[in-house]
Amino acid sequence: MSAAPLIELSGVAKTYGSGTLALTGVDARIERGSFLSLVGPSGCGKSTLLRMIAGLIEPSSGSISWPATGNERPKDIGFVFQDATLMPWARVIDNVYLPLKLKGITRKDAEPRLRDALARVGLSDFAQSFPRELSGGMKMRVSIARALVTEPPVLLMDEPFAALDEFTREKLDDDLLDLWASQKWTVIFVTHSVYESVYLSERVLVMGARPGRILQDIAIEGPFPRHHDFRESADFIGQCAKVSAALREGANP
Ligand SMILES: Nc1ncnc2c1ncn2[C@@H]1O[C@H](COP(=O)(O)OP(=O)(O)OP(=O)(O)O)[C@@H](O)[C@H]1O
Repeated sequence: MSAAPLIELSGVAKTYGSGTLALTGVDARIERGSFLSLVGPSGCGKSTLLRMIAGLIEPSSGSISWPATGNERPKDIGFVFQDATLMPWARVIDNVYLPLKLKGITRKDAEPRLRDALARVGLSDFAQSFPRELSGGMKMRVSIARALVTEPPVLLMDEPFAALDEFTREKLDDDLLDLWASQKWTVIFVTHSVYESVYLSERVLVMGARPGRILQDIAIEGPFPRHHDFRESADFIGQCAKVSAALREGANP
């Protein structure tokens, strides 16, 4: 028998107060330590699903359970948004300190963890910089450092690299895969890029619109660590075509 999944979604639906039915009938099992992407047309409920997994909003019906942890949602869930959402008046290291500060940990006690988080995203030399002094990719690295400083077992990422140029995005994708391998996170990654979803993931859930639901659950073949040669392989292109076809099918059922 397979191990209990970390997260189990059963018949999850969400209707907002405005009456919008954002999602319906979502079932999925997400294994501990896996890397899963969600792709789907704008408005199909990807962010809604992430926010429900994070516990920020509740499903209107159905359930989200955590079978592998005695049904306890982990206290620390990392969340990274498309916008780095840094405090402009605070130095990089103080931005990364925020989640620990909110937990009541003193700056002095937090210092080694802050240094470690910055080192893991390659920003040790920029601890004293202000966000305005950083490029878009560096700001996103700060945002990732802030998400990982509490050592969350689960990292939810909502189109984190969408605003970046392709070169920076590919570099951050590679860095994210390295971090995933070393941190043993469970990652749920929302993206509009079929290429990015296939490159990063073990599984891609393809969603359809109106109301949002999961149309296909596609396993991505390809050994880790993945590098640039995977991006150029026929195998990669073939799997991107499969995800694209599933998206098209959802748009024109
Ligand atoms: N707080 C809210 N109140 C009312 N409706 C909302 C709210 N948040 C989202 N919605 C609606 O729910 C649906 C799903 O939105 P959601 O942001 O989850 O989609 P998405 O797939 O993440 O979209 P995108 O790819 O454009 O970011 C949309 O119709 C949206 O307008």
